[in-house]
Amino acid sequence: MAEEEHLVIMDETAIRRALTRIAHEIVEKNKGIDDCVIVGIRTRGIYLARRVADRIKEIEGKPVPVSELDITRYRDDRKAADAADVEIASAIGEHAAAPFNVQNKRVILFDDVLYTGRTIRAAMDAIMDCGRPQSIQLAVLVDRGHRELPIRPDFVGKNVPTSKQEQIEVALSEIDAADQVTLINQRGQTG
Ligand SMILES: O=P(O)(O)OC[C@H]1O[C@H](OP(=O)(O)OP(=O)(O)O)[C@H](O)[C@@H]1O
Ligand SMILES: O=c1cc[nH]c(=O)[nH]1
Repeated sequence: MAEEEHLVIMDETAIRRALTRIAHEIVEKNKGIDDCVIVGIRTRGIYLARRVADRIKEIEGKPVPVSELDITRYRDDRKAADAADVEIASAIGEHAAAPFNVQNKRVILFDDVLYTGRTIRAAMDAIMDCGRPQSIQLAVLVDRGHRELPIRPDFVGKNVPTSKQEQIEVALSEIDAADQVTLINQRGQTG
């Protein structure tokens, strides 16, 4: 059986600091948060989006809407016939943005890991099917490279150069044991 090497590259403190920085960068880039909506991509992008929205509320003194997006049916490895069946749901709690509305909004997509870019391509298709946003920006906790599409993030928690054999695993306390980002390598594999 192949042995795996696990290296913790972000702990709870590092994740917290990265999200605080991203919150400030979002406010700065958008000169406030008017017309902004943060859209978290399932699964862990949703929790990151909520956390950043909490930081932004502390910074700006007003809430920014958060919604969540399930792009499963927009993936390019699914049948085209499924594409119309996208699920877009408003988030619960104080960040609720119901109904989901992207028309003329500055949409800030949030995901945990950016790799090939295919998830983000699917998310942009889903957003565009809901209306015409003023802009779409992208925030990710980890950019591990190896893009297969011309997509680049506007806000990055940490750039992690990886080989294709490696994996990035993001754990968040909302659904996992703790906050942690781990680089996983099959021992002996390179490239
Ligand atoms: O840039 P890409 O090549 O599309 O890869 C990045 C995506 O892969 C992971 O999602 P996954 O499909 O594993 O689902 P999960 O978030 O529910 O774990 C991750 O959460 C990103 O959404
Ligand atoms: O390493 C990777 C690649 C895609 N998605 C992840 O969550 N990790």
